[in-house]
Order: sequence, then C-alpha cells, then structure tokens
Amino acid sequence: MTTTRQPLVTLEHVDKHFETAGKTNQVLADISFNVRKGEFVSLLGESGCGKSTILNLIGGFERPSSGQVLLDGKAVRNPGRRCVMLFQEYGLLPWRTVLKNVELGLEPLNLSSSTRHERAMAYLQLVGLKKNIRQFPEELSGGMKQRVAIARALAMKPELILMDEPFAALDTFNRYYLQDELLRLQKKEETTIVLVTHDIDEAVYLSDRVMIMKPHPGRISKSIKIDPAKPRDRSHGDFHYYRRTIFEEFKFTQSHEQPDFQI
Ligand SMILES: Nc1ncnc2c1ncn2[C@@H]1O[C@H](COP(=O)(O)OP(=O)(O)OP(=O)(O)O)[C@@H](O)[C@H]1O
Repeated sequence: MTTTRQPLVTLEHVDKHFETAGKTNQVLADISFNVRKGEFVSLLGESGCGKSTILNLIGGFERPSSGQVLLDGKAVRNPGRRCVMLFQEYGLLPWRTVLKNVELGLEPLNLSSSTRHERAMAYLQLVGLKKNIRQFPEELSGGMKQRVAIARALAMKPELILMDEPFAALDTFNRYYLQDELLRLQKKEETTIVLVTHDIDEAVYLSDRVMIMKPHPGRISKSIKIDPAKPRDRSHGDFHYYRRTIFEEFKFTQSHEQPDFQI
C-alpha cells in the first residue's frame, strides 16, 4: 500500500542470544529488515524461532546482542509511547474494570477525563464490548480479554503496533470481524503494524509483506510481498496462490514433523 514511504522500523544485522543455566542460546542471527510507515508486516514461523523476541527488540523490551534496532532512524533503548505492544497474555489489570483498563492506556496522554472516557467507549464499541464495561477481567472469556487489550492498544492511536498473535483466542467470526476493523483503522490512521502469527491465512489476509522465519537460530528466510488490494477475498485464486506459496516454504523443510500452522 504505502511502499514509497520511509522506514519506521529498521533492524540491521541483529543477533540475540540469552544466557540460560551457563549456556548461550543464540535465538536470532543476522536479522535485517525495514518496515515502512503505514506498512503491515507479518512474521511467520514455527514456535520458538524467535518471533516474539523480534517484537521485544523493536518495542525496546530487549536489547540486541549485536547489530541495531532503529525507530525512525534512532536507536531503540527503552519502550516508548510511539509504539504499543499487544501481548499474548493480554496485560490487563485484574482490579480494573474493562472500561478502566482501556482508559489506562490513555492516562499518560493528557486528555480530559471526558475525552478519555469517550475514546475508550468508542473503541470498546468497536470490539463489541460496550455492554461489558463494568465487568472485571476474571469475568471475561479469553477472547473477550483479548478484545479489551485490542481496544486499549487502538485507543492509544500509536504510530506502531506490535501484535503477538492477537487473534489466536478468538472464534472465527470475531477474528474475521476484528481483522477487518483493524485494517480499516490502520488505513484511516496510517498505523504501522508488525504482527506475529502462526496462521498463514491471517498473514495473507492482513499483510503487505510476510517475513518467513526459520529456526536454530532464528533468521528471515524469505520476504513475500502480498500484492492484491485490501480488503482481500479469501476465496479468490490469488489468495490461494499466496497461501500455497507460503505453505510450500515450510513443507519441504519440515517433512520430519507436522508444522504447527493453521492454514
Ligand atoms: N528472556 C529470555 N530468556 C531466555 N530465553 C529466552 C527469553 N526470551 C526468549 N527466549 C528463548 O528464545 C527462543 C525464542 O523465543 P520466542 O518467544 O521469541 O519464539 P517465538 O517464535 O515467538 O515462539 P512462539 O511462537 O512459541 O511464541 C526460545 O528458545 C525461548 O526459550
């Protein structure tokens, strides 16, 4: 969509290792890629190949062992307000209601309390939780908790959203609905999104580019540009072409075991 724009995110020759029980575990090797402003990029790869670690590096929650991670040309050293991370485990505060959890993300933004309330309500309506605003997280299903987390991230209107399997706990109907809403809002607000997923269908539906990762150590093996205009038709031949192209990338390297993908 916005392929002529400047990079917002740049990874240059990033290596990452962790020291665990006296042993070095090299998780990422020589990762280099850009994400342009307004672009939607997915990271797709088997469990443990380092996808979440890449998000943590971009978000400033981890530092590279070597190489660098840049946001708008400046080295990322800490988490900042320009970027919101949507965690797998929702990150909701159990003692705050649904509404107060969404308002929480807006508290540092210096908005009036009425603006904060209105914005939180608008995004809760978007994710279909307007009737649940006074409930607490423990009273919600996993999918509902994730919808609260999505509403909170979107309400903050960040330049960059990092999403770690945000739709995995949702049923198909809610997943498709929220995927469409996410694309609509992303286009309107020109948000840049990096998504981690195991779901090939989801990656093809949402992304401008899919980065395929291979493990041990984690590296980018291929970058596939997804050309058809959005919203895409999941039943169209083009869509199946991209699904098949991506699936083939895994099929021949993992013949010893079943890939943990949804297709
Ligand atoms: N803070 C940490 N300390 C030690 N090891 C870590 C840490 N974070 C991640 N790892 C290791 O790095 C490797 C990659 O983990 P990561 O969560 O990035 O993979 P992933 O591809 O996102 O996996 P999944 O799809 O299962 O979420 C794993 O072996 C994991 O144990």
